[in-house]
Amino acid sequence: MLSTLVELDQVGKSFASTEKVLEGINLNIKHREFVSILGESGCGKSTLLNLIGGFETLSEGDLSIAGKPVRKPGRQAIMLFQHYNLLPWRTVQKNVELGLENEDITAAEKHERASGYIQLVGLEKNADHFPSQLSGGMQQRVAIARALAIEPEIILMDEPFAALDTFNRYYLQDELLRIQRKAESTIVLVTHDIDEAVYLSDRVIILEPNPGRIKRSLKIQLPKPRDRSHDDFQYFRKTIFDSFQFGGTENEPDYHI
Ligand SMILES: Nc1ncnc2c1ncn2[C@@H]1O[C@H](COP(=O)(O)OP(=O)(O)OP(=O)(O)O)[C@@H](O)[C@H]1O
Repeated sequence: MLSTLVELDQVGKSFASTEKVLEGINLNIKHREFVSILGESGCGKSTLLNLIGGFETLSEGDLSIAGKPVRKPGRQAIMLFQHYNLLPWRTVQKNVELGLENEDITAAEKHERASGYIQLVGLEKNADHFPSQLSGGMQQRVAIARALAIEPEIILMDEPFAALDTFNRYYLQDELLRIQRKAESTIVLVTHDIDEAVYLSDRVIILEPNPGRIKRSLKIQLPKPRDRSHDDFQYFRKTIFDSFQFGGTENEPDYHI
């Protein structure tokens, strides 16, 4: 039985300039769980991720990671974006070491730890390359290695593969599952892609808007790696799609929201 890592209890968020963005969010995330958050644009997905990361402050409720209240950004949670935010003048090795700058370890230890994670994401042959010499998918793997090197409790991902073409996206989804298994990471992913959510997640959280609340929490107990063409996979895709209640169209849905 996996233990709870992240606990959100009646979490709410308002910005000075807006109505309530999130209300009454109750969510527990377990160690090594892969949770995706889906919901229409503006329903508060990124805000929820930012709260978990400590980048925004709570307006209501409680939020803790590993039993400690989250009040500011820190090593407990690292955010990965669609834009990789690599420094172009630093090599892969030096970009991964960047996350370790505030750690109280020697230069040799930094190098060693970074090298280990570069190897984990399969880029050991590219350690001396600069970001401009890498494909988008490879750059995202560097960003993943940099996040892993910090050894956070949880990795938060805000549409990390949205800028990639389908082939690279599928490849990186597989890589992410492999890396997650090896590094035993806990991941929360915001995505607009229902297929991606079903492929990767142990649980899918569907938010509804105005204010953002949890509409549905769906466990996906299919073994990984998953077969996108399997009936079980299609069942979950359809269940999620139906919960958005789009309806009213004869067109084949593309399962993006
Ligand atoms: N810093 C902020 N100040 C004021 N309003 C904000 C801020 N951040 C987000 N909002 C508002 O909160 C609401 C939810 O935004 P958020 O980015 O969390 O939604 P989202 O579901 O991630 O949207 P999308 O799918 O389009 O990225 C929006 O109305 C947005 O304008």
